[in-house]
Amino acid sequence: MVEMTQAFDLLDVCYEQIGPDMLMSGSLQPIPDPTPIIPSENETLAIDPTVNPYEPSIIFFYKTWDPYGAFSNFSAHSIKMPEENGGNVTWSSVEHYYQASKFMGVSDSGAKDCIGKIKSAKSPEEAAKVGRSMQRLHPNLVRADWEDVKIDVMYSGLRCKFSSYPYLKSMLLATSGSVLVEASPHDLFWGGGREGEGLNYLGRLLMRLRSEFLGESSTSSESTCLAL
Ligand SMILES: Nc1c(N[C@@H]2O[C@H](COP(=O)(O)O)[C@@H](O)[C@H]2O)[nH]c(=O)[nH]c1=O
Repeated sequence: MVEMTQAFDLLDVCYEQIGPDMLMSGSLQPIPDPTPIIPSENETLAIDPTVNPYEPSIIFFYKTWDPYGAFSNFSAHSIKMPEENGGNVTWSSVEHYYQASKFMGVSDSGAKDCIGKIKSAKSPEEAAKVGRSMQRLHPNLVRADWEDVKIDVMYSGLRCKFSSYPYLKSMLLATSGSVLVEASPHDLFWGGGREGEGLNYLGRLLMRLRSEFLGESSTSSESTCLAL
């Protein structure tokens, strides 16, 4: 006859009569290996088809005080950009530069006033407010090709910003493998929108810049950016 203690390899076996039943207790041997078993990607899908092991991580940024807030155009990183006349101008933030660019190359003193007001704006928020209201109130002062060039303008400002501050470049490179999304709930062009319905052009440009930095040799020139 096989006893229960032989079916289970128990240590420290105890027996206790509980009413008509016999309670048998002890420790199972060997002690199980506590190392977790991580299922492979195929096994994961078989266990739970709703889990996508290939899904990339997403890094959201928006306000400057967020963990990745330095990626925002409103971060207080000045940039020095060349001008058409051969000189150069220091802008207090990418936002200052971007908003002022709306009025560049327009031969109207009103456009030059707009640029001056944006340049002296005390904060990126103020620069955005002035730039947006002037664009709305005086569309004739906005350069005619603005919609065609605004992505390139933004990109040149971003390239300058991330080339000028080594720690920003490192921070951007450290996000490799993640999708970057400007979590603006309102801006469906530069931002990702509330439900991911936005085009996320700012995130896309940062990812493009990240790829370019990764593929770049250390000797590459920063043609549209000047040392601060
Ligand atoms: N980060 C951030 C914003 N997002 C920025 O607004 C800019 C778009 O301006 P416009 O083309 O004139 O509508 C662009 O730089 C985008 O990244 N907007 C905000 O009101 N607050 C903010 O904190």
